[in-house]
Amino acid sequence: MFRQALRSCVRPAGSLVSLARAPTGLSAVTRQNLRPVYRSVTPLKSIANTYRLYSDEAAAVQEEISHPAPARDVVNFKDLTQVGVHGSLIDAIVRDMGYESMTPVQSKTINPALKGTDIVAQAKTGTGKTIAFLLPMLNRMISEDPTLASRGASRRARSDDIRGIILSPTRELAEQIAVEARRLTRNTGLVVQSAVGGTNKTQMLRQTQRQGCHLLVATPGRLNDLLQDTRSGIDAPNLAALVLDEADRMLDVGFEQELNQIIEQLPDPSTKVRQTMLVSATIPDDVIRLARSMVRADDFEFVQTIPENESLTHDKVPQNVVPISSWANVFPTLFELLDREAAKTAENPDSPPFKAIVYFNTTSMVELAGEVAFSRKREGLSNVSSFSIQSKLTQVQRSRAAEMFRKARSAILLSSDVTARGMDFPNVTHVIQVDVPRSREDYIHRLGRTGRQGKEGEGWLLLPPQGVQSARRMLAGLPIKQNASLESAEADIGAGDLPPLHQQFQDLSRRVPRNILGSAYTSLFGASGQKQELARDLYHWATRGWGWAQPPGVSAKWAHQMNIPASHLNIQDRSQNYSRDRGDGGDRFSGSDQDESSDPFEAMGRQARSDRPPPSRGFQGGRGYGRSGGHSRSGGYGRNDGYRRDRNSQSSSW
Ligand SMILES: Nc1ncnc2c1ncn2[C@@H]1O[C@H](COP(=O)(O)OP(=O)(O)OP(=O)(O)O)[C@@H](O)[C@H]1O
Repeated sequence: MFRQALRSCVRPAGSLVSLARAPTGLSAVTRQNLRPVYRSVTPLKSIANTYRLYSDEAAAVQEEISHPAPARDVVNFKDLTQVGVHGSLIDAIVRDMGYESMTPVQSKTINPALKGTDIVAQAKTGTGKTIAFLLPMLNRMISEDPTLASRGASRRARSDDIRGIILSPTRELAEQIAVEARRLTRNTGLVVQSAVGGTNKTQMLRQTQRQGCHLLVATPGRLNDLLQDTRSGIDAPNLAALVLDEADRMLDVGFEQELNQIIEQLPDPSTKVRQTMLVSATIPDDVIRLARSMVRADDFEFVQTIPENESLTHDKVPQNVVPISSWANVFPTLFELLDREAAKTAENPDSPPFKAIVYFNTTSMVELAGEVAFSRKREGLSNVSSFSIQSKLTQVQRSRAAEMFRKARSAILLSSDVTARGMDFPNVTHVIQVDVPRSREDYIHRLGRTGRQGKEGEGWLLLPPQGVQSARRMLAGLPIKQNASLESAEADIGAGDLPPLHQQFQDLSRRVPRNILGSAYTSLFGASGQKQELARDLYHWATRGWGWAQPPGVSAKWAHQMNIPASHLNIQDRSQNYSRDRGDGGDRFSGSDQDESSDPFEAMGRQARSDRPPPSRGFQGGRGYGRSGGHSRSGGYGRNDGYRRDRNSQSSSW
């Protein structure tokens, strides 16, 4: 078993690496709160126990004798009383939320986590990871200070005695986790607060100072800011547990540095033992680097719920790819798909109402799509309401849109990647991704907004020509099938009248402010590796698709910086200030891990499911997509550059 590999590890708990700050000594308050939360003592914990048992060692052993751990993992929430979980937490789940049995990731995580073990957990999207980390974390907080279980504790809560911290990469997810945590703690005295960027810091601080805080759910930037601000009154000297949800996303540029700074400001783990849990549906290699620095090498468990050779996506969710011959066809294809699928569900009384999320790579594209979708509904061209979420909106607008989409029976959400991780919008039937996602992980998480809790759903990837090759490479091995059912995808609008949906887009785009179209146009160049072909195709889109005489003006300096040849651009002396839009994704660190045979994290690396095909595998011949447009487009069509079939034999070539 993997944990056995850890026995040989001699690195003491909490002494890990650069992130930990120098020991400061054990305060009286800290000592008082050091009560072990586990019920069984295994030989594995040899080193960790020296930190963990402290003066309560004898009591812990006594406790173990009087509460022998059950031979098998607990799988029903109500049975958690047997392993010492506080009744009020169990009541909240069983009575208030109505959940009886645990999902696999819950039972595999909750059982070891209740013993205090650090956790790195991988499970597919929508399988209940939130409760998997919340429940043991809250129980640990109560076990360390049983007074928190009584409602009166909320009156004594302070902002400088936070016992649990959850970090989330996005604001929406942090708010969602805080809501879930409040549902779980409603019968206790635990006070939950959230701290996210884009909201009024002073107001948040006032509320937290007034109401106190035991569990803080935060985005890394805002938490770092609060901890560094000596006047914030936010502190966590008795921190019992730290969770990183969507752990792999924390490695994005900016987050990692903030994370390091946050860890430096938390109590030294050698003086106040804390439990750390890292959770995600995707564990790319660089998460092992994060785990190495965050979890106790001698006391952690890697919870893997995805069998080897199984795709990280849900089998019940068919995945379709639609190669599109030009950007000029993208919106008409999207309209065709949305209209067709909405009509299908409306005709079938047995199918759930149509509820779709459409992902774009840049905020400007979401903005454009939002304008167009709004006009479509207003003009009576679609009867489905739409909402937009992207980072140019205020946090209040974003939260309101998320809430309205959450509550809607049938609706379309146009979104950037800010909702791709962790968001639990109920009953999403379709996830549509426009253009190549930034990474395979992003594709998987976006797709994971549908097919949650075993429900059905479907995924669609609309690929403009410049993206086909890189998507084939990025998504190889996933069970994606080419779908040729959308006529607009291959429409030739070189000359003559436009097909109806193309004409509709042109009419609607005339109502869109020119700067929005301009920003969308320039934003597409950000990630593309085929800028010359893209410029040519976007020229066609702007002139034929929008009906403009020329594409939006750009400065020569911008074209030079972006490395785009001037042909097919509308170079103007003075920049019209269409700034480059990077969207919400950002780049990723690609740091590699050391290769040590005695490294306990190496085994985690082997067990983490990346579902990528072996690197040695070459292209084995993809299907060509015949040229249909009268305009030029990128190369790549008809080349033998696609994986023939996936590693798991589930998909046909595309
Ligand atoms: N034991 C359970 N039984 C039934 N439903 C559950 C159970 N646990 C959680 N759920 C519900 O399942 C849904 C998905 O849970 P959750 O959002 O925690 O998934 P997740 O694995 O974190 O997803 P993601 O990978 O997208 O972050 C939520 O609506 C949650 O309330």
